[in-house]
This record gives sequence, structure tokens and C-alpha cells, in this order.
Amino acid sequence: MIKFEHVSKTYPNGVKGLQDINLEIEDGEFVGIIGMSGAGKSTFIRTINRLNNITEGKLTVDGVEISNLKGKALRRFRRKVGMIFQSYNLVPRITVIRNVMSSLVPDMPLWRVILGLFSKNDKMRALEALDRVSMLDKAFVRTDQLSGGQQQRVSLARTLAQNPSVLLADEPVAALDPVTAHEVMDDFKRINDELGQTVLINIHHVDLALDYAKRIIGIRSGRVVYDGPVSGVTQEILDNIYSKDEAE
Ligand SMILES: Nc1ncnc2c1ncn2[C@@H]1O[C@H](COP(=O)(O)OP(=O)(O)OP(=O)(O)O)[C@@H](O)[C@H]1O
Repeated sequence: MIKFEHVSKTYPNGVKGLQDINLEIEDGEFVGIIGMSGAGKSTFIRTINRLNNITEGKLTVDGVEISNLKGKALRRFRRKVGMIFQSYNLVPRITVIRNVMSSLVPDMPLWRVILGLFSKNDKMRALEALDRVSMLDKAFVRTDQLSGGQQQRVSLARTLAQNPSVLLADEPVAALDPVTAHEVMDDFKRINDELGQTVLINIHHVDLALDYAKRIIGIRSGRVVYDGPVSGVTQEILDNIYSKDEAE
């Protein structure tokens, strides 16, 4: 379970990214985070795996207060909480399978990753993860030969191979055409249904969020202004999430 208790994040320049967030996310939930550009969606997601440090409050994942994690414990924690980015973050000039296997060896020197010194077990795990996102046939293709949607699936497979219990995705389909965006969202849904991993997705497109998520968190100016089931999201609630604060 992920638990926010009075969590705030103020950036060093004084911008308040998050303000007094209080909520719980149970294991296996599928949550869509929506809000205007600059509302704090990325900040919210990134606090969960400590890409952003919170400045106030308490954030616990499975009972562990993550602000206290350091070194090896932090690296281990980050494997449990996988992250997928809009820009895929893959190494373009190596094969798909090597990209996926790179997630298995966070403690290995980069040169070993580049040279591909992986065990048979690593290869099997990577192939299984690629199979989950229907990319098995591309395992030995050079990554930069794939389309954007295919690269995002590889990125998802790379995260899956590390067997996380939580998947965080920061605008994973923002760069994709609508058809491909649906395909990638279908992957997230299948993974959530079949593997029971918690999925939290920041999403620009409200329609996609409402189609796929079960719970919606609406953020405006760093504050949660809606938190509830998709069925409870009315036009009035959307207008509120997508309105500017008077102070702005
Ligand atoms: N590193 C940073 N330093 C200072 N301010 C930041 C930093 N990162 C984000 N912010 C500010 O924090 C606020 C929230 O930004 P955030 O990126 O979380 O919003 P977002 O909802 O994800 O927006 P978008 O949809 O455009 O990515 C914005 O005002 C932004 O300018």
C-alpha cells in the first residue's frame, strides 16, 4: 500500500509542487492521475519512487517510510516500484532484449551490460516480459528500428522484467498516435488484471484515463481536488480539475 500523509513538495525555487496530499492506494489498483499542465502530476508520481524528495509529511510504501531509504535499500526499493517515461529511455543502438535485461542488473557495471554478459535465467525473464507485451518477435531487433509504440512496449517490458509490485508511468502515451496509445494502455490494463500490479498513470488525455483507470485522482495547483471512482467523474468535476486557481 502507498500512503500519503500530509505530503507536500516545495521545489528549491519556492514553487509548491504538491500541497498537503492525504490518500492511500491499495495493492492492485489502477489509478489515472489527471490535471492541467503544471498541476503537479509528475511531481506526485515521482515522489513515490523518490525521484523527487518530499519536503513535508510522510510517504510510506508497504509500511516503509521512503524518505529514510538510502544506498542499497533505495536501489532495491526502486526495483519494486518500476517507472515508465514518455520518452522510453532505451539505449537505441542495442537489441531489444539487451535493453530489457539491463533492468535486471542495476548493480552491474555498465560495460558488462553493454557487452551483454547475462545469464540464461536473465534472458528467460526478459523474453517472458517481452511476451507479456506481444514483443517477443522483436527481441533480437535493434531498438532504434522500432516504432514509438513498440519502443514504449519494450520500455514496459524492461520494467516488468524487474518484477515490480508498483508501476508508475509518467505520460506513457503522450507521444503516440491514438490507436497506438490504446494498444499501450491495453498492455497496462492486461498487466494490472493478470499480474495484479498496482498501476499509477499520469495522463494528459482525459478520455483515456476514464476508459482505463478504475480510480481517478484529479490534481490542481498541487492539491488533490478529486479522488474517487471513474463512475463519479462528472463534467462539473472535470471543469473543476481543469480550471485555474484564482490565485494564479
Ligand atoms: N525541478 C523543478 N524545479 C522547480 N519547479 C518545478 C520543478 N519541476 C516541476 N516544477 C514546477 O512544479 C509544478 C508542477 O510540475 P509538474 O511537472 O509536476 O506538473 P505536471 O502536472 O506533471 O505538468 P505536465 O503535464 O506539463 O508535465 C509546476 O509549476 C512546475 O513548473
